[in-house]
Amino acid sequence: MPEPTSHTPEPVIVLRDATATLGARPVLRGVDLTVHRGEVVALLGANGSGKSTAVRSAIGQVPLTCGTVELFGTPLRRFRAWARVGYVPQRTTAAGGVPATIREVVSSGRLSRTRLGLPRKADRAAVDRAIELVGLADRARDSVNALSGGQHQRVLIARALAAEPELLIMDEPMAGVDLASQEILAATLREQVAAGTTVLLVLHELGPLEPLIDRAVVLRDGCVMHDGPPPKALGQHALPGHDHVHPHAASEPVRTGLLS
Ligand SMILES: Nc1ncnc2c1ncn2[C@@H]1O[C@H](COP(=O)(O)OP(=O)(O)OP(=O)(O)O)[C@@H](O)[C@H]1O
Repeated sequence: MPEPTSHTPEPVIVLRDATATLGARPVLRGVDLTVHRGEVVALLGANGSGKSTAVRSAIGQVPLTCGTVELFGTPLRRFRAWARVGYVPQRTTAAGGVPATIREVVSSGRLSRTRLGLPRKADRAAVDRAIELVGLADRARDSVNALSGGQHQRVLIARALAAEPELLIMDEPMAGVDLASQEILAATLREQVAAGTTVLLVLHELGPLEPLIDRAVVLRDGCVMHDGPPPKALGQHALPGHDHVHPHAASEPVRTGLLS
């Protein structure tokens, strides 16, 4: 685990002028996004604004037509330290119909750290800990096909955590997740953040994760329209009667015009 630092931390993700086209459609149009070590950054925006594409381009799943990506200070084309990165994709199931147990799926997330493919004691302990963190220790031997959507999501997060990543990228981790699972996920994330993990989250609304978010980047039509304190129009601040002042917020509320 990385150690929290008091001085300006180094950048873990840097997207510069990221431009991507899917089909004939420009989806990212010159996105600049930096996430520093230890930061928790929420990537927000309306449907189709390019959030998933931005995080997928950060890990090389979507090629850029222009611009650059660096992870941990290394240009993406030379980056090989994938064990340092945990990625939870959007809306997938843990098994895809394969009759695997929770433990088997979570163990697959440890492969990037397993020497010669043979799990050692430390690898087994990391897998156990990841399963425990998401509250599924008593179900470890169950088939993932028997899980609810929220439990699937917890398995996918445990799979990402099994490698003990320094950077966690999650695409809408709360989407379609029941309240009990949401609370477990928020607690899991809180623990990771306290240990110094850097987090980039795609979110539709801040919801229960709001207290953890240091900074919000809002996309609209593939462009960054806000980079700073979480917009007041999103998350719990949007609720009627909510008069809490966000600790990171500037004296003036941020007016993004989005979802407000
Ligand atoms: N494989 C693809 N081929 C063509 N267009 C695509 C493809 N994937 C995404 N798009 C389009 O790119 C745009 C951005 O998609 P993206 O998934 O990045 O948005 P998003 O902000 O994550 O949206 P959502 O909140 O709905 O998940 C959308 O208009 C989408 O329809």
